[in-house]
Amino acid sequence: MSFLNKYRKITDTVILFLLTFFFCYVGGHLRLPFVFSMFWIANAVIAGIFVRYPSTHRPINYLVCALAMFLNDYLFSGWLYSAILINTANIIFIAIVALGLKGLWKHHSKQLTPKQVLILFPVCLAAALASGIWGGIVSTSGTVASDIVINISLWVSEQLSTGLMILPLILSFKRSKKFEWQYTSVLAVLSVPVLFLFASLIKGPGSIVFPLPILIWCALVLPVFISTLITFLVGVLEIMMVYEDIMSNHALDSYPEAMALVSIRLGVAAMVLTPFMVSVTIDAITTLNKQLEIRANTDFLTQLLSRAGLFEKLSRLPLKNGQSVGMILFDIDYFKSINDTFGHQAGDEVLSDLGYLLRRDYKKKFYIARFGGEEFAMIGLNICQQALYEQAELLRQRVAQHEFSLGDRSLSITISLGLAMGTTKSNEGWQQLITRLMSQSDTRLYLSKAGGRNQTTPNWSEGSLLISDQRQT
Ligand SMILES: Nc1nc2c(ncn2[C@@H]2O[C@H](COP(=O)(O)OP(=O)(O)OP(=O)(O)O)[C@@H](O)[C@H]2O)c(=O)[nH]1
Repeated sequence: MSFLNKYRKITDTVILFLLTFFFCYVGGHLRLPFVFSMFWIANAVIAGIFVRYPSTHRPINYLVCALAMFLNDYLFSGWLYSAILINTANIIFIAIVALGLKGLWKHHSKQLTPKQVLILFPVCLAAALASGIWGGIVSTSGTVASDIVINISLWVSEQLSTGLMILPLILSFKRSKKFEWQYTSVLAVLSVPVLFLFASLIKGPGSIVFPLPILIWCALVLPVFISTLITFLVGVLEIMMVYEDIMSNHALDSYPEAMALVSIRLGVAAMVLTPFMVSVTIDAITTLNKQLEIRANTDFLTQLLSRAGLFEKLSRLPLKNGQSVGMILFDIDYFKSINDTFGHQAGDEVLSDLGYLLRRDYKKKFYIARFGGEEFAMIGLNICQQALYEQAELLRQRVAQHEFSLGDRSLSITISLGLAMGTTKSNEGWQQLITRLMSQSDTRLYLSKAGGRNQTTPNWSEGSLLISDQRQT
């Protein structure tokens, strides 16, 4: 929610006032035959905003939200003194959630963690109990104990279920990463109404958990926010369907039966957290796997591919028969003397700077890897001999002209290169092809070194024939 900007505090306060007023208005119009609302979402929404955008969590905003609640009750229900007492319960809920989750849900982090989800339940329960006990007592007109118990139960169950449905939605909003719809994700979403149809046909107490497997499926294949949104809609629909007698046969509009509504709400509250937990856990595992993969396949110093990373990357590409593949293998000349003269740290800086140069100028045309020490390999696909040679020569000249900065001084280096061209053969995979090209380019690299360094030696003769391929045939 970019409109909640920490530099625009007055605007934020106005927005919070309007949001509170709006959601109280909606809640007020969802009142059951008895005094309570079917869904009172204002508290969870405001608490969620306070947690998600900590700059809005200020005493003045509590006051403004309370004012909006009071004004709504005064205007639409004609309450005055009782509005102050009842809305204190709402502020209690908001305060406990906001303080209980404070600092645990970072605004900028894209990643939610299972620990954050675990803390959500006890905090919501504490907030619902505290606000429900207060709200249940002050909203009971007589002193009949059973009325107070029912009112407290209705209040607690409503706040708990609404809190557990709304808070995940706000807390996961705009955190989703890049996502592409696949047929499994579409199928999962389409299965939700089918399950509802099934539940409305079978009915009975068990029908409330019918959607759970589908919600878990959604949690596995959809981004956290979308899966949470579906869970929220399912939870709301279930409560509505039970209330409207579509899913169960309770007459919920009289007092004793109201406990059935309490039961359904608690059931929904217990159910909605499971898909959220699955979704966040899967998301965290996927992110961790990606990070591990990047670490395993990337050379830390140069930010180029590691040798394993190069094979991994190539192995994902289809290898067509007869495709031409070129390899540039090169090595920094007299690198040991750089380490000996300027220190190992200076050597590292040269390698890192070289990595930057390679990524900047050659990443689009080649797969570039640091093979170890000061040796690098570049693989070009569908490239001809001449282009490979030109690119290698250009690289050699660029490196020779580049000034590698070492603190307040600079240094020039040269590289020696060995080139190999090959065509893919049937029954040969990337592993064999690269190994073949490596051994050929390594021999040429050795020739470049022996020939005086700072030069390029290809594995073909002037007449453009592939020397090694010729030898093999
Ligand atoms: N700073 C630094 N040095 C490294 C790293 N990896 C390998 N080296 C050093 O690179 C040097 C390579 O030395 P040599 O194999 O003798 O090659 P050279 O001095 O470049 O000589 P020629 O290749 O024959 O031109 C060794 O001193 C290694 O310690 C690294 O990650 N950082």
